[in-house]
Amino acid sequence: MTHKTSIHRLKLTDFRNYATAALALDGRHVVLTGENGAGKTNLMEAVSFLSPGRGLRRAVLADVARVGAPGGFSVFAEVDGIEGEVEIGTGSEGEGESVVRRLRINGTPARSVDELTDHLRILWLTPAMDGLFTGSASERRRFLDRLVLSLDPAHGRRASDFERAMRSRNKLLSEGRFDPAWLTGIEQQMAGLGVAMMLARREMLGLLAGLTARQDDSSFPSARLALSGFLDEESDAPAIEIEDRYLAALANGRYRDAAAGRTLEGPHRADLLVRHADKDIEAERCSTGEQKALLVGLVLAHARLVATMTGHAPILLLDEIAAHFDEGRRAVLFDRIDALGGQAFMTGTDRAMFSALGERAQFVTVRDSVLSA
Ligand SMILES: Nc1ncnc2c1ncn2[C@@H]1O[C@H](COP(=O)(O)OP(=O)(O)OP(=O)(O)O)[C@@H](O)[C@H]1O
Repeated sequence: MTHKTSIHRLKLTDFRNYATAALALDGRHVVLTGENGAGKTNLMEAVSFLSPGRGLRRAVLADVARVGAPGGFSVFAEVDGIEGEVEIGTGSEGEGESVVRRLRINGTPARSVDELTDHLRILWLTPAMDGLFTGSASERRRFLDRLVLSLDPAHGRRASDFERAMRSRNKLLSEGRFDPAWLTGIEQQMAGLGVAMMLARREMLGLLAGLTARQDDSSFPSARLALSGFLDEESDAPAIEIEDRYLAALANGRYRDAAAGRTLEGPHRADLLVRHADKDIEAERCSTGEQKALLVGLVLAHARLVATMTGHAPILLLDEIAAHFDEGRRAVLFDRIDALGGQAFMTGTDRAMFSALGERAQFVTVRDSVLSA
């Protein structure tokens, strides 16, 4: 049985175009409609700050505070969360380079933003992700890592520790300091972290494949997912052996990497390969509408996975989700979102696009930075 997590009160201060705004929600899905530039995406971005990271725009904190505001921004929410009712307050403090994120849970400062995942999981799909299949490998990698992170909060720490170790190796090599003991120490760290990252990504793909294989409607086609670009041939070997092989590759690649000015082999070079399962063609060769449907199918499958693994349906932020689809497909989409059992926030310029949701959603109008339910 999946429990619902939902936000029932939201208060923003100096967040983007909002000086102050408050919204009382009744637990249903939330449809935000309003003209272009009204502040719909900003409101969803505020919700996305109730999860670790930089929010759905991957923003620099200093850009989020309202232009002209004297200090930072704040987002306050009352949430019916994984561990019951909780009050979450987050925001920014400081100026210029030294802006930092603050988080309070039930009024007490949190040790780390990762604590947010004890209370709720938030997933999103934005128009900026439309070019995922045709864009760069680094965007797909980031997308995959976010999928992994939602179930394995330690993945972010592993990735940043790997980055740090790799930077120090690159620096030593670029300075011509081929000290074997020093390099081996760093490379051991990289091998442990890099292989753990690869295995966590692979595990996520395995879990998703199990779910999408059982998907039963054709409106949102299944994707077949694979990893490539890092230790591809090492699929069934024990982790320790894979680690040894990567360690040897790093040691053997020192002069090559020094000449290239970067580390040529590692989890930072992996790519997520996506195919339209029924048509058996690469996602990048699908039509725009098919690509959007594949992406929606993927995000919904992931949401289902998070609900199954945690026992709590995640909160979904779906920016301009309805625009690409015809009426029939929209109705199927809303049914599938609803069947997940969580609370979804959706935006659009036209309220009529969401009529198939009927009583399942609360409609909120955004006009001139004012919210009215
Ligand atoms: N830090 C900021 N301070 C003040 N205003 C900002 C800030 N950042 C963005 N804005 C403004 O917020 C407004 C609303 O942006 P938002 O992306 O939420 O619009 P939207 O309703 O989603 O529009 P669309 O339908 O076009 O996607 C924009 O006019 C933007 O210039």
